[in-house]
Amino acid sequence: MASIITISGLTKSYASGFQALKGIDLSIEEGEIFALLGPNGAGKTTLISIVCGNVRPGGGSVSVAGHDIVRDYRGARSAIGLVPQELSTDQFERVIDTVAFSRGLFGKPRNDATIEKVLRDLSLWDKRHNRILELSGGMKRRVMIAKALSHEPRVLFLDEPTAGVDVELRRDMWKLIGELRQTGVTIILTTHYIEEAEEMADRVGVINKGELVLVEDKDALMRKLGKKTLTITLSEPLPDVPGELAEWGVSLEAEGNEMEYLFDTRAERTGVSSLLRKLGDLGIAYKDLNTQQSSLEDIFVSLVHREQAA
Ligand SMILES: Nc1ncnc2c1ncn2[C@@H]1O[C@H](COP(=O)(O)OP(=O)(O)OP(=O)(O)O)[C@@H](O)[C@H]1O
Repeated sequence: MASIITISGLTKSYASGFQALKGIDLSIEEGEIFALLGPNGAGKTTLISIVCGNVRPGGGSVSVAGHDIVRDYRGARSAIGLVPQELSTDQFERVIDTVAFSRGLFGKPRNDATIEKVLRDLSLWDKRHNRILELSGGMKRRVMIAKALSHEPRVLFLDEPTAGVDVELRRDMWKLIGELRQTGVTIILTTHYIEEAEEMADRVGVINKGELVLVEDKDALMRKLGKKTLTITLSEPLPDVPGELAEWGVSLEAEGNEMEYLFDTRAERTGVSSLLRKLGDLGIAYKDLNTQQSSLEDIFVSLVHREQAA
């Protein structure tokens, strides 16, 4: 696949002297959904703002759809749609007008068919004559996306698309973003919600203290770094974990009916077979075994902790 964004050796220090980005190299493939994860203050907004031309880069270079963001700012910017975290639109304006106006800001000629398509894709067509303030929170977010798509960008940035929204709306947004991808637009989203990356992203980047500590295909990441939980359903409940099992660090769940063991799938010895042997030796019978992959959340937490410890 061809890359649509190329970031090389990007650094950024703010006037305070604070180094927010410390040499970022990243290539975004056309058509993918890329999730940028990181704790507060990691540098996500700084990175996005530089790519979108809202913050000046320090060193390094960035090109978007073949346009250098400094030398050919207009070319780069017109390839990008940015959905900011905050709603930033005139509440009294009508949906169709605000979206059509956004297109005009990019110097694109009026195109009613495009605006209609964008509004239909976002299920806003029926609301096109409503004023923004008459819309629900979810619809308002859709309007922000429609504005960002009005000039037919090839890349869509979503900054924390579901920050502070309820679970139902979050699911709605995920579905919508999945549908947008079908239109061929490349999507980059920042999020604090690991679940969001896990649900939607093709690739995940983790940024911490201005450095990209990891960029990986999501599925591979989960396989490679993932841990699994082995749940052993016991034939008889146990009151306590027998001392002989201390080295496995197992725990009892479901009122002593289940034993859980967390193991590293990458380890040469996972400890699973020795644990099962030990259970046999101790005369602890079980009736079922089940393993479950741990989530990206666990991976993320252990990565960031590892970085902090280093
Ligand atoms: N204009 C500025 N001047 C000085 N420091 C800044 C400025 N903007 C951001 N920073 C600092 O740079 C660091 C990265 O901030 P940034 O907003 O990029 O992080 P983030 O990963 O987006 O965080 P969050 O998830 O909280 O939005 C932070 O320590 C922040 O305080």
